[in-house]
Amino acid sequence: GSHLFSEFHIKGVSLRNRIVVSPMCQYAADEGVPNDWHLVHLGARAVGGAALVIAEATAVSPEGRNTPGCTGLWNDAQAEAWAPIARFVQRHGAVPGIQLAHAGRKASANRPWEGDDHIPPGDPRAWDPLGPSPIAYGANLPRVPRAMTKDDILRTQRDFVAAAKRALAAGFEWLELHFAHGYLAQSFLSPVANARTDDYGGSFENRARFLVETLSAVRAIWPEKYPLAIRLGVDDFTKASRPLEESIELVQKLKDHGLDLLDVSLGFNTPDVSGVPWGPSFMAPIAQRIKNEVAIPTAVGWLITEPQQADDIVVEGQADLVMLAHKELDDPHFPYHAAKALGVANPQDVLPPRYAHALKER
Ligand SMILES: CC(=O)[C@H]1CCCN(Cc2ccccc2)C1
Repeated sequence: GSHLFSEFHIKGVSLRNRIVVSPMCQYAADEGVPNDWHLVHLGARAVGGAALVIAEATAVSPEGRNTPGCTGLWNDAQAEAWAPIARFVQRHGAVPGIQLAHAGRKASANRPWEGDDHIPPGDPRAWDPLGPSPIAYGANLPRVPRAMTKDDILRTQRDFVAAAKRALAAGFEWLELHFAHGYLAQSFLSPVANARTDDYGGSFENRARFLVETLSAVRAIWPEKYPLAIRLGVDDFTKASRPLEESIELVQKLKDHGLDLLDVSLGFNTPDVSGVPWGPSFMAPIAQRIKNEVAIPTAVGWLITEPQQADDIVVEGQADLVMLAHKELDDPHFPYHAAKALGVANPQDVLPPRYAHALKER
């Protein structure tokens, strides 16, 4: 059966194994333009043997960035700067992917090591966060967002479509829309963040509308041969959160609108994370439930650090792909080390020939 080092075929794309470099913000861009940092950061992990390397949450508009250092695909100069990065990843055997994002009411913040908090409104680096309603996230991100008008919603959906077209032009072959972590799309779905009284708020259908419309609009222009995924916060693990059942209903609806794979994550719509059942692979059982009930391929991350852990998730059918973030920062050659740990024959062949030859066990 499937295991960590079995291939995975989805739409017109083949992954050499089940190890994915999860999108990780680098906060290293100027005006959203990626640079040598992003080339080396992402390139090294393609060389290290991952099957899919997904570039960080990349904003579809300037105000959609988390911080001033985040990347973008809101203009052609950014798309041109992404092209050599996508090409290098592809040339070294990994599928180049990118996550398109809008941070919503969490936008206009400092980098994590520089405060991880909203930049004060008077600061020239700050901008006005947008959201479904004038309801602040709270804690380190207390600014009250401007409630989006219907025009703001339509513009933002067009921004997602335009950014997806630029991602295609830049050479990306895998697209993930960021519908998780309390950012814009997730906040439309959440009753604690969305108090709208128009057709984007209230009922489940209305709260899901922004997500369904945006996915459908991107699907219409994203080639059928390339996978279109979303990262969705399927639970907040709080009393006020929507139950997992509602999220499963949403995934079914999104599948009907062309979703190819679900990357399972958390909602993070409130600072209260006391109910989150943290632990190794803690989201894997939830991914399995969605995979089975919706019959859709899934990817899952969160606290996956050991080869056996990653292999178990695939062998047990909990998810098709394993998303590694911090572990890939700790060890860009994790796929090679995991191949050795799991007893894969010729583990060095996970790496490019020029490395493999040198590392072949004498
Ligand atoms: C853009 C994104 O999803 C990143 C931003 C940096 C922190 N990442 C991980 C994280 C998610 C939710 C709460 C705390 C930490 C998520």
